[in-house]
Amino acid sequence: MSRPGAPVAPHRREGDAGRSGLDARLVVRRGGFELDLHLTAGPGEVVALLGPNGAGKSTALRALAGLVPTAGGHIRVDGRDLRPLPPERRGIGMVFQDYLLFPHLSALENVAFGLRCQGMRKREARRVAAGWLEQVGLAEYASVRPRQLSGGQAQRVALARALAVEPSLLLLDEPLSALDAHTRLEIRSALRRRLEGFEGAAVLVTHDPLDAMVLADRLVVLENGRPVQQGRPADVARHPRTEYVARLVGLNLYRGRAEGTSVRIGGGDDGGGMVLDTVDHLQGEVFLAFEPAAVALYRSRPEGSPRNVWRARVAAVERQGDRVRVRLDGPPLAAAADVTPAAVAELELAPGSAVWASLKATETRVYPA
Ligand SMILES: Nc1ncnc2c1ncn2[C@@H]1O[C@H](COP(=O)(O)OP(=O)(O)OP(=O)(O)O)[C@@H](O)[C@H]1O
Repeated sequence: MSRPGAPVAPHRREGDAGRSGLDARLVVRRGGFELDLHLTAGPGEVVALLGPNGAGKSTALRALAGLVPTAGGHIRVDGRDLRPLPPERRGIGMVFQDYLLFPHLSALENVAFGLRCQGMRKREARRVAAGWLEQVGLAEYASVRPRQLSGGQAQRVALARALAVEPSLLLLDEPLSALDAHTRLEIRSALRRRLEGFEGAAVLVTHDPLDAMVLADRLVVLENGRPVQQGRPADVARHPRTEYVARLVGLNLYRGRAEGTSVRIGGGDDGGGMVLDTVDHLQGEVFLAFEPAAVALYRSRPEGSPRNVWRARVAAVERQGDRVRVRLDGPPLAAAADVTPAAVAELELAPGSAVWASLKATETRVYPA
């Protein structure tokens, strides 16, 4: 588990001379809530802040933008201290839900606005803005007012507006949340391409693990105002360190104690819980994870090859695409199992049914806690 304040080496891409990216420690107090987050993003790096409701994601973004006062820490972008500066002088590009396009300005004028604020002459600002609208595929919408744009188009104009000022830091708050599923898919890819060409640091807040996985170079998971895990999306997904992250990536996750290839999970002083066979040799405190699809369900105790077997009660049966997710209650083990609709019918699975569950040792992943 990463400590609050633990620095992370910024990841760099070529062509970032003169840029050092974002280095911030954000301390914010709001009523009984406290955010304490060391956040870095190298030039060209996209960092996604992920976390449950109320974890402090928006607070972190707003503190960077200067919209929420910080109680301590620092905010440096390319070596420049932003903390004393008001939002409009921080040189940050923002795509926020409540930071909407100006309704009385055309798409082109919206994009040109920030450039004009930077002192660019009107004709030049319009020329540059037209170039950005073209980049987001909206050249022909230059004279259109925001209310005549679809949600996805408005989102792209907001992105063009944020990028046009060539900010050192780009902040995106749930940039895709207002879009329907189809548009979301399209804009997600478009946004990814745009972000790939962006040389500044970018911080993205999202609820959606898919957005985070597709768009970010690095994930920072926040819970209760503290970072609980960070790393490359694939590493976080493979090795979740909290239940929230495990649920997010759809894995069963337990803490336990390993002795060689046996891991005791659950249970307290009464010696309850269960011992699972694994293949990784480890000693001491560990995490043990497995995919819901690795759990097989039976009406009666399965015979044959060595595997972990336990008795479980079905708590819920949920359809998920072409699979069915079955939630199993403990003791000894609460777990999610993915089965086919045919298996649900054959096993007559319904809340309250008793089943046998099995898991091969080779399907488990064990790593130090
Ligand atoms: N305007 C405010 N005044 C006081 N407290 C606030 C305010 N806005 C948020 N908070 C508190 O700050 C904490 C963090 O909220 P924040 O909105 O940053 O979380 P979040 O991770 O963005 O959540 P969500 O995913 O629901 O948007 C919450 O406990 C919330 O109650």
